[in-house]
Amino acid sequence: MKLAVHFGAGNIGRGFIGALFSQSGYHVTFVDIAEQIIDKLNEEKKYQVKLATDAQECMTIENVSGLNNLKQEKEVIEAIQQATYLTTAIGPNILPRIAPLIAKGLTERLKVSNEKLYIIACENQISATDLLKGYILENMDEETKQKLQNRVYFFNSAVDRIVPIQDNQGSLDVLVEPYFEWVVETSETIPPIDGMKIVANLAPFIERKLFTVNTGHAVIAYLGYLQGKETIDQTLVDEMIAKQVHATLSETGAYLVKQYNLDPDEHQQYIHKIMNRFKNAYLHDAVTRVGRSPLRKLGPNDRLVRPAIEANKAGLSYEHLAYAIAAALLFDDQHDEEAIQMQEMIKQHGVSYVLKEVSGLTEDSEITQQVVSHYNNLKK
Ligand SMILES: NC(=O)c1ccc[n+]([C@@H]2O[C@H](COP(=O)([O-])OP(=O)(O)OC[C@H]3O[C@@H](n4cnc5c(N)ncnc54)[C@H](O)[C@@H]3O)[C@@H](O)[C@H]2O)c1
Ligand SMILES: O=P(O)(O)OC[C@@H](O)[C@@H](O)[C@H](O)[C@H](O)CO
Repeated sequence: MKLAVHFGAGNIGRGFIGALFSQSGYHVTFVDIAEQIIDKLNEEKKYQVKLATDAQECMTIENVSGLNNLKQEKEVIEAIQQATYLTTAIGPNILPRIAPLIAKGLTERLKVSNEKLYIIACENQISATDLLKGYILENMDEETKQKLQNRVYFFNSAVDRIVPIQDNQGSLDVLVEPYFEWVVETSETIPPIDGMKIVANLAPFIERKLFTVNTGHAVIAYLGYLQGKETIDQTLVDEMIAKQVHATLSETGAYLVKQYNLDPDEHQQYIHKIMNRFKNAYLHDAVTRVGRSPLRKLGPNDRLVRPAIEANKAGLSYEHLAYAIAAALLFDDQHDEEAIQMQEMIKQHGVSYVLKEVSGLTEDSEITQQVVSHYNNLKK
């Protein structure tokens, strides 16, 4: 049986990527630091993926096991030696932390094997696999780097499936929305995985996804949080917020349609479909999950700032994006380390400073000025 090594046995790991590998006939070795999940995977050797629908259809995911990367380094290296695919879904900020171990695994593998290995980071970040590759290379000697060509391949990808935080007393089962899309950029012929879509150019796919699904999600999360709402679907019931989401997606849509020559009607349908996905009440998706890590989400290439910068450059409207950025700056969830850090930065140095340091926006930029004005109004 072929092997997929997947870093991150969390929601997307178990509920999406790991599940597709298992359903495509792979054994999936999950690598994670969460001891309880790893132990359970090894005890139970299977789990259920449940769809967030009326019927709550279930799929049993088998041929799974787990390794703890903090305690089982040798076993992880051995698994990397055997694998056909190595994937991640751990969060973009964690990629540098797992890179040294992946580099060790690749170094050992390349001493003994000519088999091809495909590495794909499944994170909400543009060029996440390129970033991971960079971190891996920083941890690899020159001799090994020379051996990578035609043996280890790095493909960027876009992943789309809403998987909320699971409220199931430590069970491995995962509730997921029925919709999913996994787009991988390559011109190679690679071992088929059911549900994986191959494209030659990922840019329109990842930007359309990140600047529609994730931008819309972020607007709902930050405005919902400010109004004391708990979940995404509950927030969207508010008509003012629903209008704000639509208006923001019209701004990102205008950029996407122009940039990638998309059909405007098809893009409207795409937005409509996504709004319906957000309304799924079975997901109970917390605004704090969707708004998590605001410093990452306010990054220059992320879902709010990048489309605002692109719209500004193209002479398009970005007023609602500026409003959403202002709302993000007010996110102060005390369970979120980045939110705490962001509020401390704002307290010490002000909003413009954060926009400069975190988002790469100069203090005198038009976007900064709009954001600051919205921020001051929202704070009232
Ligand atoms: N949940 C979604 O709806 C969704 C959808 C598409 C993409 N994503 C992306 O997938 C990635 C994972 O998101 P998630 O929602 O599954 O998060 P999650 O928190 O459920 O899962 C992350 C897992 O990574 C593990 N982890 C953390 N640090 C680690 C380390 N140093 N070594 C090994 N494992 C470590 C955690 O223990 C956890 O099990 C993120 O980049 C996210 O943006 C999420
Ligand atoms: O995972 P994040 O923190 O980048 O973003 C939060 C959500 O918007 C995200 O997880 C979506 O649910 C997902 O991207 C849908 O495909």
